[in-house]
Amino acid sequence: MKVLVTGSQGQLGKSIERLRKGFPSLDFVFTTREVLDITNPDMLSAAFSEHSPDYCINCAAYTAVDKAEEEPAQAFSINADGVGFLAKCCQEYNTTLIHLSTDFVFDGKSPRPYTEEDTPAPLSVYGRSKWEGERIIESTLHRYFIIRTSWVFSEYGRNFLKTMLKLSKERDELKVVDDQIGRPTYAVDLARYILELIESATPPMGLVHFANQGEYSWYGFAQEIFRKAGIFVKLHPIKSKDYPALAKRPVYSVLNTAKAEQILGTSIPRVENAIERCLQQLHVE
Ligand SMILES: NC(=O)C1=CN([C@@H]2O[C@H](COP(=O)(O)OP(=O)(O)OC[C@H]3O[C@@H](n4cnc5c(N)ncnc54)[C@H](OP(=O)(O)O)[C@@H]3O)[C@@H](O)[C@H]2O)C=CC1
Ligand SMILES: Cc1cn([C@H]2C[C@H](O)[C@@H](COP(=O)(O)OP(=O)(O)O[C@H]3O[C@@H](C)C(=O)[C@@H](O)[C@H]3O)O2)c(=O)[nH]c1=O
Repeated sequence: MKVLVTGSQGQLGKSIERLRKGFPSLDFVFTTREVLDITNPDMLSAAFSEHSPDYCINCAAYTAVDKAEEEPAQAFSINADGVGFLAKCCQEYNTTLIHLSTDFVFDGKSPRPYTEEDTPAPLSVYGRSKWEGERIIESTLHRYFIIRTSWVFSEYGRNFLKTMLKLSKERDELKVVDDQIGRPTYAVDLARYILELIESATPPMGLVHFANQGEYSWYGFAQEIFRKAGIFVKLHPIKSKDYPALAKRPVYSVLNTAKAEQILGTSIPRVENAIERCLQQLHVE
């Protein structure tokens, strides 16, 4: 089974690469932006023609939520137009596309966890660009998974967990927002889920929500990170209005992951356990 991975230097791409040895039946082609820019149709055609992949995992994305407010064209170019070019190649080569999307497609007004049936209403440029990418896939392809995930952390790249560890070395006190609630997701658990989906040859099931078990505010998530890391830092809960940011974020973006668990018949690990495994990889205990 040939699997083409785009954006392989990001958190998810590197997590997939780390797990590859455990999936010997999968023949991976990992590509970086330099060799396969998804906004470049010629590069995409060449890659699909050379590899004829059975699956394409699209880890390429524009993920700078605040910066996207200032450069919406770049965000849409990657998260919507590039995804459209990729979907066309998948259609031509009969490739199953596994694409990633975000909890930020929702406005946060739901009184209960968001299911795949709920209608998006993004608050930010990033959220709108990701929703546009989803809709392009839905209107182009029959064989796809769009996996919406949230609050991704890992030992790789830039993410909230690593930012907290870094800031704790520089400051004695930190202020973190406690009025945004979501489900943190360890990129390695997400990567494993995706590879198990492919290995099990599960028929494409459209939209699926995936996140680790446990609802947190960013403040609560920070508390848990420091508790597990054995780091003492004075944490102050603050409101989003007191943490100025360009992009508006949903106050509640908890994803309901029942469908994901039902598809593979497995249960997704809890956030606390995922933090421990991530800290072990970072050698922080
Ligand atoms: N991070 C998070 O908290 C969340 C992420 N997601 C989604 O999950 C997916 C994976 O996210 P994550 O791994 O964290 O993302 P990262 O930002 O860590 O990685 C994205 C990768 O895509 C690459 N890339 C950007 N533009 C292109 C392009 N035109 N062609 C090819 N590659 C490109 C980037 O390269 P470069 O560094 O050179 O720009 C980077 O290596 C994304 O779809 C994201 O929207 C969903 C919810 C939460
Ligand atoms: C660093 C820091 C952040 N914060 C707040 C700001 C923000 O509301 C929240 C998280 O900040 P970050 O910038 O790490 O993350 P953010 O860009 O909000 O993360 C989002 O990224 C995109 C890609 C997604 O798809 C989302 O699921 C989500 O993970 O924490 C503090 O309150 N104090 C701090 O010291």
